[in-house]
Parts: sequence; C-alpha cells; structure tokens
Amino acid sequence: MVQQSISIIRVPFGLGAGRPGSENGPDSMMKFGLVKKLEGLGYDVRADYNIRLPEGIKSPPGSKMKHIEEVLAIAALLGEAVYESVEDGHIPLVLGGDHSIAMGSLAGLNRHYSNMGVIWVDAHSDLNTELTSPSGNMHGISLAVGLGLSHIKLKQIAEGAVPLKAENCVIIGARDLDRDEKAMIRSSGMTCYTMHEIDRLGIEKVVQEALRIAGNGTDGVHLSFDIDSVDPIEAPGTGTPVRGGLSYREAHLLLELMSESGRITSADFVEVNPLLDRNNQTSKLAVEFIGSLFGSRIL
Ligand SMILES: NC(=[NH2+])NCCC[C@H](N)C(=O)O
Ligand SMILES: [Mn+2]
Ligand SMILES: [Mn+2]
Repeated sequence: MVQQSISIIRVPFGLGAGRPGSENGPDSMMKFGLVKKLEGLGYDVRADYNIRLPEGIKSPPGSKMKHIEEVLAIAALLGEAVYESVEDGHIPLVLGGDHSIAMGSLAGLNRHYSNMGVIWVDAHSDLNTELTSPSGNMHGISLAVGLGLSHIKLKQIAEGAVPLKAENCVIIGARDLDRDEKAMIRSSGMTCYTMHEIDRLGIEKVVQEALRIAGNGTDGVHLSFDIDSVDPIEAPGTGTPVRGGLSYREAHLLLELMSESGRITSADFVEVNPLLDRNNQTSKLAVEFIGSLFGSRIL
C-alpha cells in the first residue's frame, strides 16, 4: 500500500445477492476487530462512511434483473464516498455487502484514476449481463458493468467514469463460470487465472503475473476480493459457495504478495454472510485477510 491512512466504507447492502445476510457483513467485520487490527499495523483509520439505501427506492416488480434501482442507488452513493476518500488521500477499503456494490467502487475510483487496473479474486467472474444472467442477481454482473459490457454504464453511476480496459483486468480463483461468461472472457482480452492455473503454476506465480498485468501502465490497482474465492471449508459464510477454492494459506499468500508489491491502491471485501456462517469463522477470516493486505506478517 502506498499511503498511510485508510478510509473504511461500510456498505450494508445485500439485495444484489440471491439470499439475504451479506448486508450484515460490514458490522460483523467491524465487530471482530478490524479497526484495531489496522491501527495495530500503523495506519490512521477512519470509518466514517456507512452507505445506506435512501428511503423510497424500490424496483418495480417483474423485471428480469432483481433490485436494479436499489443496486444503482447504492452504487451512486458509494461512488461518491470512494471518490471523496481517495481525493482526500486515503486508501478506500470498502466492506460489503454483496458483490454488486463493486460497481460503485469502480465508478468512483474511475473518476480519480485515469487508467485503473483491477484484480478480481472470486470463484465467479461476475461477467453476466442483463441478457445472459441465469439468476437475475445483480452481483453476477458487476465486472461486466465495469468493463462497459452491460447496458448499465459506469458513467450513469459516477459522472465522467470511463470503462475499464480489459487488458488491465485479471480474475483469480474462478471455478464456476456460466457459458456466456466463458465466451466473454475469451473475447474480451482480459486474463483469467482459474483454479486450474493456480494448481498448475502455484499461487505465487499467478499473483506476480496478475500484478504485472493489472499494474502495467496503470495509475492505480483496485483489488475486489469476493470471500467465496476461498474454499468453503474455510469460508462457509457466503451466499454462493463453490468447492475447490483457495486454501487458507493461498489466500493469505495472495494478499501478502499484493501488500509487498505496494501496487494496490483500494480494495473491496465482499460477500461475507454472517447468517450463513459457522461461529463467525468467515467474518474473522475476512479480518485476518484484510490484515495481510495491509502488511500483517507471521514474523
Ligand atoms: N458475486 C457473486 N457471488 N456472484 C455469483 C454469480 C453467480 C452466477 N454466475 C450468476 O450470475 O448469478
Ligand atoms: Mn463476486
Ligand atoms: Mn463469487
């Protein structure tokens, strides 16, 4: 990380997911010592943003994509908060909430950075569009929105935001891709390290390559970390778990390497669902992982 002050942005919003609970993620991560952990690592921590849905926003029933108005309202408010905090010189740390909120992070950051790279750590690719989504859940389209592949554009969320360049985007940890998402990955020119590549190359090589690709010629690198990238044995508290994910150590090493690189300029931690968790294992794990991203080490 390049700066010394972190702005925690809580987004207690879960309507982009198919099942409730991720709206409790931010409070749960805060409860399990996130601020203390970051302060212990030497950061000045502020947690003054809490992004809530304004009253009266409700999508009309019957549309294919569910809760689209709510998702867009949250994204606009989050975009403002992220932009403000990065302009003020803080590192934005966005706590979800479901992964649809990443649209807001990407849009807001895009107003500050002129050419941003993105590393998307996820069991999924979130590259459906409103035309291809099998579920109608908005958390499955957020990266597509970032890349300008959806009808929803970043510039409707934050004025002046331009789409990400696919060649600066990298997915790590994918193992559950819908048919049209696979085609999208192939045709878009982005890089996707599925679990297969992680098995073959090792997580260290994959992360070094990802940092090189997302960092090449870019003026910022955003990490969007979906906790379902991690194996459900370690992270059961999430709405769309998929077996065969990152091990506990692989996830830590990934974040330690990102920290060491000094290239990550903002992050989302999303899809922690305390309602589905076992003894708060997943919330506690997320706090540990955020620690690794911000410099916590074994020795
Ligand atoms: N952020 C997530 N957990 N996304 C899960 C997406 C699952 C599936 N691909 C869909 O479009 O509905
Ligand atoms: Mn996701
Ligand atoms: Mn996911």
